[in-house]
Amino acid sequence: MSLDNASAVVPVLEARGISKTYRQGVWPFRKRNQVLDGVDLTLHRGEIIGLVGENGSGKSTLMQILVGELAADAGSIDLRGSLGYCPQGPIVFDRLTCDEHFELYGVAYELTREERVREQQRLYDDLDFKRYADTRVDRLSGGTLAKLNLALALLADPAVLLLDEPYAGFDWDTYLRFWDLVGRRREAGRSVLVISHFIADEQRFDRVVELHDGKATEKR
Ligand SMILES: Nc1ncnc2c1ncn2[C@@H]1O[C@H](COP(=O)(O)OP(=O)(O)OP(=O)(O)O)[C@@H](O)[C@H]1O
Repeated sequence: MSLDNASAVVPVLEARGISKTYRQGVWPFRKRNQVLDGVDLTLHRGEIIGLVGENGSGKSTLMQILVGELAADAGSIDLRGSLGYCPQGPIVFDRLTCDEHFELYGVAYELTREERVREQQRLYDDLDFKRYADTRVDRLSGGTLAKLNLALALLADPAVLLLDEPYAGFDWDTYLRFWDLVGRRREAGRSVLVISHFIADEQRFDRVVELHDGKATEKR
């Protein structure tokens, strides 16, 4: 087996039998909504996977479970390496600037100042938003806020990157920059799981996993 083939089969994230039921109300009016019913998902090194499914099929729920934000009712998750997460709603502080966010996240990720500044400059260039470095987050447009959200998830160069609809609000140029960036991550052996609603994106993924009736199936 060549090195490339060997690395391609190394799982970096393995989720097995993930189940989740949301419960609302109190007896006798209690409602149950089983969203995930034994979902299996494996992400290999250097693989870009699209997670698709109709509205309400459980994509965000699964991603929140994978990052540990939400507890599953059953199942196991095995993660090898670091994890980056870009949620649908950015986790930012209104009064801080973009630069200040990078500084804060750099400390949280335990990067040295040099490492953080190098990555920060690269991400400003890759996503083309350096001119907003000193702008407070509550004064950014929705698209620029989405760029910052994505950049913060990438700052520590995670082995596995989970993105919940990252390009809602991106203009065409940014959308293409996003896919360039994802392509470079694939080449570097990093893995990305992207929740997507765009049929047109499906050929950009190595594999597409569809959630339906609580189960995950491979689309092609
Ligand atoms: N905190 C919650 N409490 C109760 N029910 C919830 C909660 N979060 C999500 N749900 C329900 O779980 C189901 C799956 O929601 P989820 O957001 O995971 O779907 P999705 O596939 O990401 O949807 P979309 O494509 O619309 O973003 C929906 O029926 C939703 O109403």
